[in-house]
Amino acid sequence: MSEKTGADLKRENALIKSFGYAAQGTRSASSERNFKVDCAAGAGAVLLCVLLQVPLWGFVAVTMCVGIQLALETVNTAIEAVVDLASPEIHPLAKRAKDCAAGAALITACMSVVVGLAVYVPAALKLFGIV
Ligand SMILES: Nc1ncnc2c1ncn2[C@@H]1O[C@H](COP(=O)(O)OP(=O)(O)OP(=O)(O)O)[C@@H](O)[C@H]1O
Repeated sequence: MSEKTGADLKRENALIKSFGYAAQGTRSASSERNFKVDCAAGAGAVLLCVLLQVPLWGFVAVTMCVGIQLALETVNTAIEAVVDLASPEIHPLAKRAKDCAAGAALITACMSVVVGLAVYVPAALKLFGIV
């Protein structure tokens, strides 16, 4: 087996550090109110999957919606920070950027509601013997 060179170790350290920075970013975004609300809603959605005994595809769909929502809230937080840095004063473009970032999170939240209905309603009907 070949020995690792200094350059290899440096690359590995940089990779490990980049994971650390990403974890710091997630921790920072998680202090936002919307992120906390999404976490609570996501935990409730996954619990409902268990209670309603949804099929595996439903569990995967719900988990993906939760992940996409949390990822978008994190991007939204990043955009807000950049806008505040670039334009601390009121500006129509700053408003546009922040509103669009929030709009993106709203779109995925609406998508999550549709996916939730498609997953939970058939599972509930089946569980309660209605169909
Ligand atoms: N520099 C600015 N110029 C113009 N409008 C702004 C500016 N900053 C914020 N706004 C407006 O105020 C709204 C709220 O901005 P804010 O920075 O409080 O974010 P937020 O949506 O409350 O997010 P959060 O609650 O996650 O902090 C924005 O969506 C935008 O419409």
